[in-house]
Amino acid sequence: MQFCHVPAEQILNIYDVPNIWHVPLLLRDQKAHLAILKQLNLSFHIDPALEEWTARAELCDSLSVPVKIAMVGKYTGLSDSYLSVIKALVHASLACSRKLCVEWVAATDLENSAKIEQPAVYAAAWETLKNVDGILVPGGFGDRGVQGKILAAKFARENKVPYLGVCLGMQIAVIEFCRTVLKLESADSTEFNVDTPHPCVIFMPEVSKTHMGGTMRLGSRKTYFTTSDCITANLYKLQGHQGSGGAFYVEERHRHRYEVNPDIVGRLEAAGLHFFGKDETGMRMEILELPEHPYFVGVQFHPEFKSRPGKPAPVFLGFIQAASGGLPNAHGHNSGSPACCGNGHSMANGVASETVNGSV
Ligand SMILES: NC(=O)CC[C@H](N)C(=O)O
Repeated sequence: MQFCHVPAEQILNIYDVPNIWHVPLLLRDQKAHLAILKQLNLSFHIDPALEEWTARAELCDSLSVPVKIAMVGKYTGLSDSYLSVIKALVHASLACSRKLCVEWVAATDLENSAKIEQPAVYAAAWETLKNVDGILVPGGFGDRGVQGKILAAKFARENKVPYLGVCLGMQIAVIEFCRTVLKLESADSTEFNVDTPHPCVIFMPEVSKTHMGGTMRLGSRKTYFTTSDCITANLYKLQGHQGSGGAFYVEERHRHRYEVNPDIVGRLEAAGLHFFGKDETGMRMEILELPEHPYFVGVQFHPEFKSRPGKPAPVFLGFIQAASGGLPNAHGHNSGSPACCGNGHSMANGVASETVNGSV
């Protein structure tokens, strides 16, 4: 039988499913793989090994304990802007058996200027931030919202709320620490203030200052751990990364023009902010941790780009574990009690919080 010259066995009924992990199962159940093999004249016939996908789809359907994460960014109305970060959070939340609730917080709403101009919006943004289990500051460019991101990092550091700073989010953590702890009140990145007397994040010296095109440090680069016994090293070890004596490195993807000023690293470390991951020269900071904090991690790279279903990015996994009430331990098990974080339907600055595990 044919419909419009399409054989019946090549017509698939693609209906709505509860989460994205069901899609391969839906295709398998309707023998899509056999139709494709036939069309391509391929004769081999191996049953698709979808046990892991089935387990993930079912787990996702059954999740009820939420983990509430604030995304403090610039494009909070455009969640696709941070799609890989959201996916990495989903992968990590599934691994921790938590239902991910993302609370979007527009960084500018946290700033003092919002307090005067839009007091209700300001109050709502802070109310949201104070009621999450973890705070994430993602990558970004340009100075809009930077003050708000610094305030979010300060709140996370001082209140021991799990914090993950990705790329710009790591640089923000450094600026905040310089301003508050080192008392360098005008410390800044030269991306936002070229004339700052305390440039704690600087343009990478080997990159041309006059050419904007092709000046980014991009792609896969090695990060060497300075110790194999810190939170992030232990998280990578859980995924089979090994090494010691200066040979313990991981490869992650990059996309930045600025870096932590190596001249200020000594003062930061003396005050308790440690850089446990550096590039091969030892001069470029890649991973920061605050050992006195349950989980305060910044990475210059973008771990979200290598996160996969069933293989969450280690620093995202640690972040969600910490936000779920348990610190990562040597076996990667969550030892704490589940975090309680409301009903997942609250509004943040007019943007409804989203429950996003596996959503398309
Ligand atoms: N991807 C990013 O977050 C970039 C951070 C910062 N704007 C830099 O260029 O270094």
